[in-house]
Amino acid sequence: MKIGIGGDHAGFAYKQQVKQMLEEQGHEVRDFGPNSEESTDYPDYVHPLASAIESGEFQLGIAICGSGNGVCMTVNKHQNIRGALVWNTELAALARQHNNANVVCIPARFIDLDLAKSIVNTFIETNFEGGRHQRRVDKIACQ
Ligand SMILES: O=C(CO)[C@H](O)[C@H](O)[C@H](O)COP(=O)(O)O
Repeated sequence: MKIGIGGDHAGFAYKQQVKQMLEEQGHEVRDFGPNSEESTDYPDYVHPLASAIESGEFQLGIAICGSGNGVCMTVNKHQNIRGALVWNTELAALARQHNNANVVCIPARFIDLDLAKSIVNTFIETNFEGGRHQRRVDKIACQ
């Protein structure tokens, strides 16, 4: 799968670990940054990530900051992005099954790394259920 990943300084360490895990699994991963733990601004990295998913270049995205809120607000400014703030694996599965989320937003300062990895794995392995959920997802976009 082609996956984009990005965030900010607070998510940097988790981003590096998640990227390595995904590459070891054989996924094609593009890192939209940042490239260090130096204090930075998540929209600078996460808007390009969202645009690349909207364009179809990447199938799914992973956005990691301290609380997950900043990156989630940013990606959801994009018309065809459905970003979900997720802090356990059940929510990761539901975000895919019911909401067809295409970006998972992870709060690095509030969950441990193993859980973050499990969330990512659940997110990318779970399919949208369609049906009644498709009707609802279709109604999310502003007319
Ligand atoms: O944007 C956020 C909050 O919604 C993220 O959690 C950031 O990572 C956080 O605000 C960064 O905070 P810092 O004090 O500048 O490290």
